[in-house]
Amino acid sequence: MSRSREESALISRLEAVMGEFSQRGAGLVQPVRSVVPLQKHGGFLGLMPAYLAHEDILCTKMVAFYQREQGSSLPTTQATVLLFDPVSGVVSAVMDGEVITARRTAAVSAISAKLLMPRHAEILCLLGSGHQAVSHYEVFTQAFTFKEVRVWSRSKERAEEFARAAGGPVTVCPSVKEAVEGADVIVTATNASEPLLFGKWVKSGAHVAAVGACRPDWRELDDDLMRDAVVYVDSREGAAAESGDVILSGAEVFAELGEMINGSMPAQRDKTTVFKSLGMGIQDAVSAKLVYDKWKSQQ
Ligand SMILES: NC(=O)C1=CN([C@@H]2O[C@H](COP(=O)(O)OP(=O)(O)OC[C@H]3O[C@@H](n4cnc5c(N)ncnc54)[C@H](O)[C@@H]3O)[C@@H](O)[C@H]2O)C=CC1
Ligand SMILES: O=C([O-])C1=[NH+]CCC1
Repeated sequence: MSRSREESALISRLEAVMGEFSQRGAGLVQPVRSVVPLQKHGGFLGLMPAYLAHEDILCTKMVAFYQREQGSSLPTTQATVLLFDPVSGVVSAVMDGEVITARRTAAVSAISAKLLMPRHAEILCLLGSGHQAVSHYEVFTQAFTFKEVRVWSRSKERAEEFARAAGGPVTVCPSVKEAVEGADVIVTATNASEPLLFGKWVKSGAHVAAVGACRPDWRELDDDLMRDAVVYVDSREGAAAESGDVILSGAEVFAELGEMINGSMPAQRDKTTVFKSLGMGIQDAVSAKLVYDKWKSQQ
């Protein structure tokens, strides 16, 4: 299967499961991520189990994420995914979760952009130049056509490396402000714990896919942006427990991504929108199953 067909298959599986999740039916079990703080080391270990009864997928991901010192060579996010045979409880596969995490997160953001970005979006802006920025670049430029792609990173060298490695032209911007001004779609994929994207810089009607700041006291977006935008989340319970951008701004969550997908809430494409992504076990479960089924078919 070609990369773009794999990406489309992943996107349609994610759309289906997110839509189903937002109906809160009995066929889908996914508690809010439980997180063990590793205060001594500036890190967290998250446990993300999920059971999808219709497809009989039982899965859990364990993800460790850290706020590293600038210049550290250690990865900030590491994950392992376990798939089980739900009949017996036997583990059927242990998978590295890095690629799964990177690609499913970008694919979910692309679903939000498909529904919420301005109709004739021309400029994509990426804040951050790490793993998520790379996967978002790849998925977004495959799924949509932009006239310009911009990147900002707190390390100019890293941003330049990112631009060199990208499969097409990317403009390196010297500041967040210059990167985001006039952008139609903005992806925030940083390890910041203080706001770096300010509403006053964001074009009216733009769509922001906010991927970082996955702790209740971490921020990427300022209060103005959170309060002025229509806010969508992957899970209301997850956002209420884990999103500093939602909790500390006091912003109202308008809808879940899945509610837009299943038609129970509208996509307010003409307004400035934020999709606050935190990541969900069901996303890992359907992604891991796609990988496993492909591997099985090749045995
Ligand atoms: N929503 C979701 O489903 C997921 C979210 N994440 C989150 O996405 C974010 C990015 O993850 P990765 O790309 O894997 O990390 P990474 O370490 O590969 O890249 C992080 C980027 O953030 C930048 N950065 C670090 N501290 C910063 C600061 N204080 N201000 C501005 N920029 C800063 C780095 O220079 C780098 O460009 C993390 O917060 C991670 O926890 C990760 C996986 C899934
Ligand atoms: O969903 C995920 O894997 C993560 N969300 C925040 C850090 C890792």
